[in-house]
Amino acid sequence: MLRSLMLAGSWLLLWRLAVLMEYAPHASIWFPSAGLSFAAFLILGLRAVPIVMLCSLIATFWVDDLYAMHQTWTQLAYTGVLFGAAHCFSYYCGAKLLKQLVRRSFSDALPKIILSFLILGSLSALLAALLGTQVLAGSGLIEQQEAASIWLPWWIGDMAGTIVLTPLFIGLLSWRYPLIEGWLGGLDFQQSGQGLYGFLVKLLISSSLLTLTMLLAAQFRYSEVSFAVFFLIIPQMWIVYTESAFRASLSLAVFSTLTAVWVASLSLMDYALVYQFAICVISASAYFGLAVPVLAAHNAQLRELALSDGLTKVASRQYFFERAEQELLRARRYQQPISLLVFDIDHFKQINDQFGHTAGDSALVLVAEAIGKGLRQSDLLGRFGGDEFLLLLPGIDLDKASETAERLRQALRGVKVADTRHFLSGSFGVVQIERHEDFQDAFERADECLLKAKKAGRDQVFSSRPAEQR
Ligand SMILES: Nc1nc2c(ncn2[C@@H]2O[C@H](COP(=O)(O)OP(=O)(O)OP(=O)(O)O)[C@@H](O)[C@H]2O)c(=O)[nH]1
Repeated sequence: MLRSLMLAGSWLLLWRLAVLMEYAPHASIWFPSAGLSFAAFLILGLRAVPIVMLCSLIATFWVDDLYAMHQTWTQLAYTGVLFGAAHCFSYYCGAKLLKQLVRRSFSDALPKIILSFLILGSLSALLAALLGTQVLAGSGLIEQQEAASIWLPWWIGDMAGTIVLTPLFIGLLSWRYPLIEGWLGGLDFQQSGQGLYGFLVKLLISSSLLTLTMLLAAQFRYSEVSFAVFFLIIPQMWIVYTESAFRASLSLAVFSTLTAVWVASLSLMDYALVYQFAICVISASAYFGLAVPVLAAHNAQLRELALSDGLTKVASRQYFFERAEQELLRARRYQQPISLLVFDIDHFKQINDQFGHTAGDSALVLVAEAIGKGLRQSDLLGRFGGDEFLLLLPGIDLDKASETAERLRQALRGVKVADTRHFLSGSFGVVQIERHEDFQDAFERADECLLKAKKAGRDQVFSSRPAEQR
């Protein structure tokens, strides 16, 4: 009940603020209540209808009072219900469609979600403006001719309110209504508590620059000067790329409110359309900008998945082979030796059979950790698959590589299967990659050595000299 009252109170407060900033009857620079209705339908669905209907009814009575129209109570109640129905229908339909689209998308489809939001938000505002003006004309509150002239500024005002403010209201409502589902498409609208001072400084810089451009427009009164407001996309994008989604939408709200306040107080009504378009274009670009950090994080995650083995976190087989080719070229260019180790845990099947696959998995992780500890920065450890690992040693010749393999074989003997008394051992095949040998051939040679080590009783190192040294 308290939440509904707060929602209704905010809707009416924002509506009154918009009326204060009207540049023509029924045409405000931006109409924040439209953004609140859209956000409320997105989050609460049909449950928001009674609240928005009540607000529309009160607003109709208020309009009569503000414009001194002196309609009867029954006439106003009738108009209010029709106006409310038109408003609810327009924004509910848009919100319902958007929600369905968002639910069907994945988080990497964020630009598509933002585009859908911009299109559906604008279309809902258009429908609300067309139906709203017809309701007012039909009930005699305005002339039919007036309806034909005000639907466009009404639409742009509603559109600015919707596309600029809906994300902020989603953020605020999802804080008040925490049980909403996670359908925000990867965007985190929760309020961030970090670096508030830095954010306030950015907000101050952006607001000061806006104030400066508005004062210049008021001073010179050329339409060319009013277009300078479009440059303010730069501080807004700075905030979008460096702050949370919630703060970015808060900054857009401050930007649009301040623009509306300056237009009204500096009597810049002649350029109202320029400012309305600036608000819409800057907000639309900023919301697309919000997708960039989300996409970058998603790409980093995919890259991580492709480069490393999911279980042991060492290089994946594909990445190991790619890097090995590059290292081979580098070693040849600088005439440096390069060696390859292939090793496999002994009787790993028994570990799985005896202690279970989870114990087997954790043994693989322990092996990767134990081997990884004794390596240099330039060495590359990878998992070929199953219990077989690969180790590339740039700058290392066969003798040193065999010594390393021996050291690692002993390190492996100290690894115990978790919660058991079973110690591991491994067999190693070592080769130095020959000058004219390709990586695949070197790998097969190393694998043959490993096989020999297994046949010779396991827990051993077998190596193969380059042909030219034999
Ligand atoms: N727990 C676990 N087991 C795996 C994984 N990948 C493969 N395995 C199992 O590892 C075992 C590998 O066995 P092999 O290498 O063929 O044979 P082994 O028992 O190690 O015997 P040798 O290599 O001859 O000493 C198989 O039983 C596979 O099912 C994994 O990711 N996790």
